[in-house]
Amino acid sequence: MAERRSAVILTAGALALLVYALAFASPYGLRVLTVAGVYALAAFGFQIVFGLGGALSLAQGAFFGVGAYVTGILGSRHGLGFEATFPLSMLVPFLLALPVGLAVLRLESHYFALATLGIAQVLHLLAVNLPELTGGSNGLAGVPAAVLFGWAVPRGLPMAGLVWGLVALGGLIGWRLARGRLGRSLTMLRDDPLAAGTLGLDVGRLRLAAFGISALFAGAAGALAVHTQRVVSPEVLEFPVMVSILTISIVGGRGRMAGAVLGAVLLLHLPEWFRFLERGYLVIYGAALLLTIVLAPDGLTGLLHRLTARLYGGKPRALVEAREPPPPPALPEGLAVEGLRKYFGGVQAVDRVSLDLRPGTITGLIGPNGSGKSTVINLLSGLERPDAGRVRLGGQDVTGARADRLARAGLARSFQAAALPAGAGVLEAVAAARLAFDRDAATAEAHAHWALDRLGVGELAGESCDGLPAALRRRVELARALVRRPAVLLLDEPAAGLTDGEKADLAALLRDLAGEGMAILLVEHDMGFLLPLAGRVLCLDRGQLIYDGPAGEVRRDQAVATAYLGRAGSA
Ligand SMILES: Nc1ncnc2c1ncn2[C@@H]1O[C@H](COP(=O)(O)OP(=O)(O)OP(=O)(O)O)[C@@H](O)[C@H]1O
Repeated sequence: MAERRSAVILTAGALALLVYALAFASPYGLRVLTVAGVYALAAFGFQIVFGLGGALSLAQGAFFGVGAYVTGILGSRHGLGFEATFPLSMLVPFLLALPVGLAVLRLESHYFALATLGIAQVLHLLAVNLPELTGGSNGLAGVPAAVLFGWAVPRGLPMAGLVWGLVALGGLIGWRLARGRLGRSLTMLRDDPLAAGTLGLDVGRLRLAAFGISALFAGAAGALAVHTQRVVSPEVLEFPVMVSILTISIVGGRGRMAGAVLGAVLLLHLPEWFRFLERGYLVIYGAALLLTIVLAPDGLTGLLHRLTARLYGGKPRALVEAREPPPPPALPEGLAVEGLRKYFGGVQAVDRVSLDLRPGTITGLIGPNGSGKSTVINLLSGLERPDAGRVRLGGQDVTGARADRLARAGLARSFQAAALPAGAGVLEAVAAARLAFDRDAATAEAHAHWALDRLGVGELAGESCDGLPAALRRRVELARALVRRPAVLLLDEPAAGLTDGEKADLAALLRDLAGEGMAILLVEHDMGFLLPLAGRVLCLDRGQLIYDGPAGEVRRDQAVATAYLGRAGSA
């Protein structure tokens, strides 16, 4: 339904462009349209790295410039044809993106943006200062037309046709990437990088893939820009190119390929439409952009999407049948840690903690606020690296392993505040947890239905995560953990905010899961919930284990009473 709607809107848009190009556009108008296509192509890549992946790469303009120079140099100096220069214009920025990405992608967002901006500056300096290669500040003139099957594509309608044909192809590829595993994983990463790792996604590899793909698109756009202008100069490496791509993405709608096209067409045509205002046009142009950003924060295509969804109703429940995911990996030895330590500056958050979680058991972890419970879960799930100690999962040493590796090996966790991506649908959020395991989105969704049904919230599949009451959010988060069929499950205060009835349901579910062989660790403050459920309880105080024994005896322990239970009142 939503797809048919988008297809109708896209076809109408494409037809309007075609009619305009064939019947109304002047030679100058065709040129503007061609440049708009070039920018749309560059923006496709940016939609993937920034729109979906959330990495503000300011290198997109630089990759565009590199693609332009590759075509310019090889075309004008070495007489190579389009069939060689076009793929090379994509390949060179891609090959540049890989080492650069490895070096800068681990930086925090604003440092990453600055580092990528630096790349553009360095390349600009090189373009100006290597005149033998690049023609220096004057650039290179006399770049030949693109030659396709022996035909030199002239400017005007043929060049516009070539560019827009490639825009259609690029848009289709980008759209498929965005809707597939890569796009969904990147969105997950953008919305919640911490949770993405714990769901088994290799954050570094994903970011690098997105950065590389963005460079491919930018290089293709750069090559076409040069065939349109027939010259290449350091201007292609200057900041305005990057600002245009960024504006196109934001105005058109982050992460949407249609947004890149709409944004590019508008951005290139707005100055033309307001040109009659002479000098005042810049003010109007700026105001129009500002207004769009304020009134449609998710871009014009986002706005269009919301409006049509409201007119024609929301998402229907997907027609995918629920399907049970493959069983958990057999980890007969469960999870065992020895002498775990973690310091934060001078604070000893976890001090020589040893524990083991056997298959089929529920273990409680209690202790006063700040005693180190969450840090233990973070260490076990790979979000923190221990300063000392050993962690073994299923008999394998996994000390210091990253969260995504542990997740793929059979470990799942929940967070104190249920971490669900804002704006995502429930089914989508749960299916995201299978992205690292299933080959396609439909299988992931079938498994997500199974997990939601198992938690008794199958009817939520078509809902949005936003606005769900706390208890339902917790269930959806639990479905997200369960859908991976973990062998070890770490839950951080899963009963917080639940009613007595909901707690009883949760307890029954956890008993079932343990009965099926899962090893469960429960961090809880609610003793009425925890003690009847857990076989064994561990109590932390200032990072040290002060109790490790049967749940039934913890209330009688003097050290626990002094440190925690004595103060815990009704607990
Ligand atoms: N990232 C961090 N940087 C610095 N100190 C930290 C960090 N994380 C935890 N700590 C400190 O480590 C100690 C243990 O914190 P932790 O959150 O593990 O306790 P907790 O038992 O889970 O508490 P609560 O019951 O309130 O969730 C606290 O003193 C806390 O301030």
